[in-house]
Amino acid sequence: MGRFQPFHLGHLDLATRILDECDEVIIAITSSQFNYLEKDPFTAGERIEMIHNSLKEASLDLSRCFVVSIENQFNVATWASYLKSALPHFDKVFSGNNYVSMILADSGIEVMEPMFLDRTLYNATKIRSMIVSGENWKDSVPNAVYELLTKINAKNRLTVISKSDTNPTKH
Ligand SMILES: Nc1ncnc2c1ncn2[C@@H]1O[C@H](COP(=O)(O)OP(=O)(O)OP(=O)(O)O)[C@@H](O)[C@H]1O
Ligand SMILES: NC(=O)c1ccc[n+]([C@@H]2O[C@H](COP(=O)(O)O)[C@@H](O)[C@H]2O)c1
Repeated sequence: MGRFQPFHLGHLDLATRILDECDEVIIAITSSQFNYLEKDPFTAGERIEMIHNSLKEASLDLSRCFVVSIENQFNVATWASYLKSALPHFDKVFSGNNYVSMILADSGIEVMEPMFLDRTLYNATKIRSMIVSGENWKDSVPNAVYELLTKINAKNRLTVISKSDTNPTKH
């Protein structure tokens, strides 16, 4: 699970490795209600499209993959039980986020720490900043993500968000 803002090659590598050892993978897009914000620029629909197209392009078996979106919950302590009702049945969660691991483990959910593919290269914060600065970010994401982000003019969106006075993350 994660925000996937945007989905990058580290995420694709993790999904591929999970499918190697598990029957199915559920890719849960968290913070799905957030968009047009600095840390969350893309809509849930755009993220579903990025992920679906990337899995298809990588020839992963789509009949073993779910892509679902999850809105954040006001009550953090009951988030884990909400996940159980909102997601198809799952046996364990892969997350590299200590806060998430603590909340889920406290509710009895097994959490696995993923093996990170070169995090200095493959991390969404860095990719968002490279899109704005005009550095080469094409090689950090699946081609399907590059095409979608180019089509929706992600560079303009991220640039306008970063300069906007109405950006709530600036207040
Ligand atoms: N390079 C990577 N290799 C493997 N897994 C990764 C990598 N980067 C992130 N993940 C995992 O993917 C999931 C979703 O991560 P997330 O969307 O927060 O990515 P991120 O690149 O860390 O994003 P951001 O920089 O915006 O916080 C998390 O469980 C995280 O541990
Ligand atoms: N109460 C909640 O809805 C709740 C609690 C903990 C984490 N989350 C979300 O889980 C995600 C975890 O972040 P990473 O993308 O770093 O794995 C974030 O989107 C975060 O907002 C939501």
